[in-house]
Formats: sequence, C-alpha cells, structure tokens
Amino acid sequence: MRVLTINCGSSSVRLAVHDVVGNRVTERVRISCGKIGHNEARIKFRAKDANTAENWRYKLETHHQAVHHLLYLLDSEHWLDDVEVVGHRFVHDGGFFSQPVLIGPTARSQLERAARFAPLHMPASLEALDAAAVRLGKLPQYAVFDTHFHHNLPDLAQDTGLPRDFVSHPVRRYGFHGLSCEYVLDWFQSQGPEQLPSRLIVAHLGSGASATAILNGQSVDTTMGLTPVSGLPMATRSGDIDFGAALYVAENLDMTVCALRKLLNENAGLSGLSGLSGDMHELIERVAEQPSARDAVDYFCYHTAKHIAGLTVPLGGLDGIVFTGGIGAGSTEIRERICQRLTHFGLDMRNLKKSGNKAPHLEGAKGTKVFAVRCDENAVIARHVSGLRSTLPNI
Ligand SMILES: Nc1ncnc2c1ncn2[C@@H]1O[C@H](COP(=O)(O)OP(=O)(O)O)[C@@H](O)[C@H]1O
Ligand SMILES: CC(=O)OP(=O)(O)O
Ligand SMILES: [Mg+2]
Repeated sequence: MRVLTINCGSSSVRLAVHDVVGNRVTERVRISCGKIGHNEARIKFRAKDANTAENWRYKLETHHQAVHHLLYLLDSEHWLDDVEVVGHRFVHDGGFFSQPVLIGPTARSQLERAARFAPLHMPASLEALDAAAVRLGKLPQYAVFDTHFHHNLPDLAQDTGLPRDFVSHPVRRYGFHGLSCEYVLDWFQSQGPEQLPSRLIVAHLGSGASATAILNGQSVDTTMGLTPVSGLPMATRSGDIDFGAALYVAENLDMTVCALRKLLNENAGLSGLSGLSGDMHELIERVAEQPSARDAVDYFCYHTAKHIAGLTVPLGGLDGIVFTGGIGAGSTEIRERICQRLTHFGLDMRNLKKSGNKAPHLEGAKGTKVFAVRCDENAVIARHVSGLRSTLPNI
C-alpha cells in the first residue's frame, strides 16, 4: 500500500510517501520544511531510489503555505500519482479517540473541538487535511495521534491536581510525542532482541520538548499534560511555570485568557527568555556574544535534566536515556550539557556523540546507556495507517 503522511510540528511540516507491505515500511520520498515563520524557511527533499537530496531556502510564513507548497512540489514531480491513502499526525485526540481514526464528518468536527488544546498544531493539521483533499480528491485520510502511546498512563500520572469537582471529560493529563516514542521502541527492536532498556526515558527535544518514562515498553509518565505547553521549556512554549506568577502577570497587564494562552504558547520559552529566537541552533551560535542566549540555553539544559531526574521516580531507577527531536538528535553539545547534570545516575556516555541512528555500542555497558536517535514520526504514521486501514470505522 502506498501511503502519503503529513506531520505538522510546531515549527515544521514533514511529508513522506511510503510503501507498506506487511510490517515493512519503505520510504520512497520525503520533503520537509523547518523554521516556518522565520525569514528563510528551509525545504529539504530526499528521494531514496533516485538517490537525490536537495535543499532550498524559501519564504514560507505559515504552515498553510508550507503544506500547500510541499504538496505542489511532490505532485509536480508525480510522487503522489499512486498514493492510496493519507495519514496525518494529529497531536491531540481531545478525549474522543483511543486509536487512529478514518476521518469522516463526525471525526472532523471532534478534531476541530480538540484544536483548542494544541493551538500550534491542530489548526495546521486541519488545514493539511483540507489541502490534501484538494490535491488528492476523495482518498481516505486518517488521523494518527501523539496521545495514543500514553493512553494507559496510570491514574496517578493522568491526574491534574485540580479539584475533582471541577474536572470532567476531557480534562486529564494526556502526554504527546507518542509517535516519536514508538519510533524509538522500533529502533531498539531493530538493534536486536532484548536491547530495549527496561527503565527508559525518551527526551524528545525539538521545537516542542518532552520527556517520557517508559517501563518495559509502556508509557508510565510524561512531562506534557492536557496540553503540550507543560513540562520542559520549549522554543516558544513556557513549559512548567509557577502558575501564580502567570496569574499575577495576567492580572497586572489586564490580559484576557486568550492573551495569556498566546503568551504561554507563542512568546515564552527560549524565545521569551532570550528575547532573540526560539531556534536552538541560532541561540547556540549566539551564546558567546549574547548573555540572554546563554541564559536561555542554560535554562533549557537545567530544566530538561531536572525533569529527566524526576521521571526516575515512576521508573524506580534508570537504564537508558534516548535523545531525539531536532535538538536531541542534532546537538551533541546540548546532550552533553544535560548529561553533565545527571552523572549521579552513573551514565555510560559511549554513545553520546553518535548522532542519528548510527549503530550504537551496546555490549558491556555499566550503568545507564545514553543514545541519540533521529526519530521518523512519518514512518510510524504509515505503519499505523496501513495496519488499520481495513478495520477502522469511518465516522
Ligand atoms: N544540529 C542542531 N543543533 C542544535 N539545534 C538543532 C540542530 N538541528 C536542529 N536543531 C533545533 O531543533 C529545533 C527543531 O526541532 P524539530 O524536531 O525539527 O522541530 P518540530 O518540533 O517543529 O518538529 C530547532 O530549535 C532547531 O534549531
Ligand atoms: C507535541 C509537540 O510539541 O510537537 P512538536 O515538537 O512537533 O512541536
Ligand atoms: Mg516535531
């Protein structure tokens, strides 16, 4: 089965076409655009069989523009000709879905209702749904959820701390970056039997950032909650903050709830702290000359390490850490700086500098192994969509 997958991240859009036969997922082509909204967004194209890779810089201000442009580029080179089905990453299921769903009118309106919980992602994915319908006609389109992997979090990890009287469906902690966690589990599987660390933390560090505690392959706690604004500091999202401080600021500045939501989602985190940019690469380059860039990077590394240490409580110890996402897979420096704060866990750092899925040292490790894995959420979407295609109801 030939599957087109569309993954709208907070600063990126990634499209890919895969062939899926049984459990085998083979990528034909991928195209992505990062740094959306910056002056120069980056488009990367790679076609596996043709062995071609190209990069362009382009002015793409919004996800809407990016999705349309990437679809156009694929279509004009006939990469979409034999696509049979489309799979989208939707970060939030809104409490409506516990598995991927074929999107009909009811599911679509439920996804629209869930959009308020993830304003940097869900509206973009809904636009991508429409853009694909325009270009590909009536092909079936599926939603695959970031929340799915965390569906069976223990009650203790699902509770929000709000009074029970106030909390009703759909208010609970959901967790995100589940597709990335699934990819990491697949990656361990590919390294050979019994390579999966029993007590594992996946630190997905991209424009959105989270850490998830995985015990024997199951998510047992994670840093994001009802919304993907909580937990680690992010490009433009605050991560965990003193809510009293947020209320004080909102009251003093006479902010509406809507303005507060915008502040915490779009103007906080690395961007708010540095006053320069939410892009980690840019900040690292400016650390020497800009104290605020240094402060933002320090804050990110410190709080990420603190959250990782906190997640050893539900795990009862720590056997492995995987760094993934653009920063986690890309930056040896950030991985090192986080790990320097975790040395009391007895980290085995032999794999720390091995970016992007290179064969790791696995034998003879003493203590907690550290890995960097370049996750591929689109491949996981393609696998889900093809596996469930014949069994899902169209609602
Ligand atoms: N080699 C690298 N070193 C440092 N940061 C990097 C590197 N590669 C990517 N990044 C950062 O990763 C972030 C984007 O992560 P990514 O996972 O691609 O985004 P998204 O969350 O939108 O999917 C940006 O802050 C970017 O600067
Ligand atoms: C859930 C989330 O934050 O996703 P991303 O990292 O792609 O923005
Ligand atoms: Mg992402």
